[in-house]
Amino acid sequence: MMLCGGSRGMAGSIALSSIAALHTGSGLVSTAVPDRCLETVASFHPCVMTIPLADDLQGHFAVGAVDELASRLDGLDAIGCGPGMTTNDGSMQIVRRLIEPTKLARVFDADAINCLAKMQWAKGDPISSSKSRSGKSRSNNGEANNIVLTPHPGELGRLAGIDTKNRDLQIEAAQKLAAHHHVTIVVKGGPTVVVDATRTWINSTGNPGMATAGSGDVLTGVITSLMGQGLSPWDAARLGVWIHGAAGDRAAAEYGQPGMSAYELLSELPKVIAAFDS
Ligand SMILES: NC(=O)C1=CN([C@@H]2O[C@H](COP(=O)(O)OP(=O)(O)OC[C@H]3O[C@@H](n4cnc5c(N)ncnc54)[C@H](OP(=O)(O)O)[C@@H]3O)[C@@H](O)[C@H]2O)[C@@H](O)CC1
Ligand SMILES: Nc1ncnc2c1ncn2[C@@H]1O[C@H](COP(=O)(O)OP(=O)(O)O)[C@@H](O)[C@H]1O
Ligand SMILES: [Mg+2]
Repeated sequence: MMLCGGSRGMAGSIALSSIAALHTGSGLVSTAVPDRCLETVASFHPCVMTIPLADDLQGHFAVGAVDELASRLDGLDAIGCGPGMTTNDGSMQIVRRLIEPTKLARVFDADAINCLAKMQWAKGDPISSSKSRSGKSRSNNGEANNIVLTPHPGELGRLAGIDTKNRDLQIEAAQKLAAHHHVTIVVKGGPTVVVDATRTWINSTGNPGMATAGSGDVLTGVITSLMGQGLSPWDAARLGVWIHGAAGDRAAAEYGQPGMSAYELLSELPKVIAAFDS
């Protein structure tokens, strides 16, 4: 599986996603980052493999970085995109490429969602009736696309063009968007709600201590990892959110909600999964 994101100053975000994927069953994690961030991202964990993509002087993806990424998508089981990426032109190209119709399992988070918002994707034609790269129309007759979006309320607001703190309205907007594009949407919060075209599910794990920088980046890695292991978007999103919240509850028990950070979630993830077997 692959993760794609990061930039100079936000290298930690995509490192957190990558390590979370390693700790949730993905044996091989490749992380595509702007070249100037490679050593930083690689140095967080020796088992993460890094792929340098073309960057600009600020350490953001360069225009054209998408070509190298696209050349590595064949045979891939899943890709998670967005943490720490910014919404510059190079990132926009990457998101435009990844949102095209394909069977590849994809997770869009953070700046990938902000890129989708910038290109007004929510209002666009449903993915299922878009043209493929060959120009042929690819209707999937309402079948779910292999896509999970993981917005926090601010990102959902940008994406869906709503400006509200009202939770019911946020979920309603996500349900409409999920039905329009046949995707699964994780509406983050306390509690997190997962929706797809026809279903709504409310998570039972997690705590306010998880409102800490990088916590969502960990979730991106977990859900991408589960999709890479063959789970459907709906199952990967629900199981991923549940495991992530349970790791947060373990971290809160050990460190306290004020003191826990997203970093502690990483070491709790395997313990949550190991508990399934005992
Ligand atoms: N270590 C790293 O490298 C890290 C890097 N990171 C990277 O930083 C980049 C910016 O991402 P970001 O989420 O910090 O900023 P942004 O999208 O402007 O959101 C703020 C806006 O959304 C709202 N809002 C947010 N959460 C909300 C909630 N739970 N519930 C309700 N509202 C909420 C909030 O509204 P407010 O509550 O302030 O009214 C505000 O308007 C991105 O690339 C990310 O990946 C991070 O992943 C951290 C670790
Ligand atoms: N009060 C809360 N209860 C449970 N989980 C929460 C609460 N507040 C935030 N979270 C979780 O913390 C994570 C924050 O994600 P996000 O906003 O993307 O953070 P970041 O971008 O800093 O990684 C989400 O999974 C969200 O559901
Ligand atoms: Mg986030």
